[in-house]
Amino acid sequence: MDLFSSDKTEFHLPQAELIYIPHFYNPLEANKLFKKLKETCVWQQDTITIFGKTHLQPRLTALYANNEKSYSCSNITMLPKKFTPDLQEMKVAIEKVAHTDFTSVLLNRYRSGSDSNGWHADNEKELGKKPIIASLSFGAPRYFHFKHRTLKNEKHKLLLESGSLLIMAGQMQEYWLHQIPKTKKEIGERINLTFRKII
Ligand SMILES: O=C(O)CCC(=O)C(=O)O
Ligand SMILES: [Fe+2]
Repeated sequence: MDLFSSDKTEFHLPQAELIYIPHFYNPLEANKLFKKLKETCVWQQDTITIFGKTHLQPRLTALYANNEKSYSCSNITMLPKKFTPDLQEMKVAIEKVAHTDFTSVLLNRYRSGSDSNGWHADNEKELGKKPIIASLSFGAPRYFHFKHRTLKNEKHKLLLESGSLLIMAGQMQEYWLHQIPKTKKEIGERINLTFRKII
């Protein structure tokens, strides 16, 4: 890795560990991976039921894993496909900087500024206590909002650029919520990958 790609910011937050590496992949690599993922992943759009009303999820998703365990989040149960060689290569590279191993990757594809991901924490039981989640972004930059559940002054945002890696660790999923809000800006597509250990 060159000096440029090892640039990183560690955020000092109460009850969370958050590290941002803006250039985990350089723009050329990021662009190539974005196109490949968009074309080769098996994308689905699930329906969600909120207060008895059924809606299409405001984004496309895909799940890959090295086991057969299903994963349930936002009332949707997803069955994984086997890791592709590209996803496996990214997983190995990220495991080295995150100092952990992952079993699964959940992909979210935001087709435009009107696709989004509402306030939530990745606190499903099968992720265990203090999960380490590594979030890789490609394509249009989008704001990642995060706020503490009880400390009302702790509300922040971070622009996730193409090729960047964000590592969430410590008690972040217990004490904080995060979201990708909609934007009215005319922006292109974005693909995000969250590497997780599902046990
Ligand atoms: O798209 C992102 O950056 C976040 C995705 C996310 O929070 C999730 O999949 O749980
Ligand atoms: Fe999340």
